[in-house]
Amino acid sequence: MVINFTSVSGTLRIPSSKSHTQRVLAAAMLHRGTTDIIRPGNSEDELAVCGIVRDHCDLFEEIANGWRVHASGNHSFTKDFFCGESGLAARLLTPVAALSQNQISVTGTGSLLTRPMHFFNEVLPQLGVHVEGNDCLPVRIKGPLCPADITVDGSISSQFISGLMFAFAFAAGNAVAITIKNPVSIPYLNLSRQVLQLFGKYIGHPETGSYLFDPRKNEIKPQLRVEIEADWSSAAFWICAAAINGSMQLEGLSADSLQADIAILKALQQSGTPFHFEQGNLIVRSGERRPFTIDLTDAPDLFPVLSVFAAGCNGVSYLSGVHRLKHKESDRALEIQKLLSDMHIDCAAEKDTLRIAGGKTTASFQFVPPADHRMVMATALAAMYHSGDFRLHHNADAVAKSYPLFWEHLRRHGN
Ligand SMILES: O=C(O)C1=C[C@@H](OP(=O)(O)O)[C@@H](O)[C@H](O)C1
Ligand SMILES: C=C(OP(=O)(O)O)C(=O)O
Repeated sequence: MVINFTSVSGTLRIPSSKSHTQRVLAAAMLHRGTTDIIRPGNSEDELAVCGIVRDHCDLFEEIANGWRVHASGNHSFTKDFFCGESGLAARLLTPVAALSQNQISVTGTGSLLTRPMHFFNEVLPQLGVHVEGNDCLPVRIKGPLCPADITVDGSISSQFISGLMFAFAFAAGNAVAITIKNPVSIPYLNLSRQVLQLFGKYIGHPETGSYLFDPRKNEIKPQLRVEIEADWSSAAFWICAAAINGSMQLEGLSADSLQADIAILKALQQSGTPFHFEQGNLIVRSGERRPFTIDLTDAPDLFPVLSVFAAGCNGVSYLSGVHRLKHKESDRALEIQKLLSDMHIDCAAEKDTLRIAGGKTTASFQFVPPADHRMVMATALAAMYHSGDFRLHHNADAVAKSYPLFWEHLRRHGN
């Protein structure tokens, strides 16, 4: 594929959030009642969860602008399930599937087969679940999971905790608490809590790293209509592209979203990039390109595109939280450094911080990203600095994991 653009412009409706769609689908499957899901996303990760929900709800219908899920609230997973390459699908739905007493096998494909899953081996047996597997997928479980007060390590991924939260919220029984040591990606936990609350679940949150579940305080919500938010993670590409050169009007983004990647606005502010919200749209245009310092421990998906933006800023930027990148679809810390070094940018990981001395990007470079959607999009962003045609030899299709229309949107808005 040939990529050739130096600026971006126009008005673009940002695709729906996969983190939001996947959570709402899971809750709709577990909930007793009917849920209309409006504007769900259609990335591979969302379709993976959708396939599992179709297999386990009572009735799944396509409706105008979305999906309708009818479910009886019996939580009985009866079938083995396949998560595609979605980390969230595996880590959210395995504890949920363990609510049933059936033996269920969980598997996936590609990079998901090497991502850590030892949380299940360590934690689920404490809740009465028999687990077979070697710390990675495939894993076989046999419940029923019985919620109990538990303290867990949250340092590898928040997704396991979201899975426990969903399982605890939909189980019957006494009041119980999850206490998390070293939580990371905390906004994703807040998003899980927000979705569960929408479905009537009581979840107290007295302090960071602690969630209380009390089924007696749950509300019954037989009929729900949930509009899926636009995705701040997909928007991040357009925000960085406009900050580098051009201007974009991005539709659908909520200024008070709980999504982690809204944190990109902090980098924009520091970099002297003008942006504002106007009638529900985010308007961004290129500005001073000052270097910035940001902690991405809680918003790791911003690393690839923000690193490429930092490469074009005039000075040294510091992005911390590098340890969060090791277990994604690729080792993103390594891949970002390879990309920037191919661009002749001085970049080094110092302890947990990526130090990027931006400003002098070379006009010609080559880089072959791994089959990792966020690294492919970051490479497309880097192509803005490349003079003439940049050839992407492999892995263009990887964007479908989160953003199937990415190349079509780039053809439309890249100049
Ligand atoms: O819960 C979610 O929707 C996600 C949580 C994050 O993972 P970690 O908690 O592993 O950082 C993020 O990187 C991933 O893309 C989506
Ligand atoms: C890491 C990601 O997703 P997941 O963990 O759900 O596979 C991502 O979208 O960048």
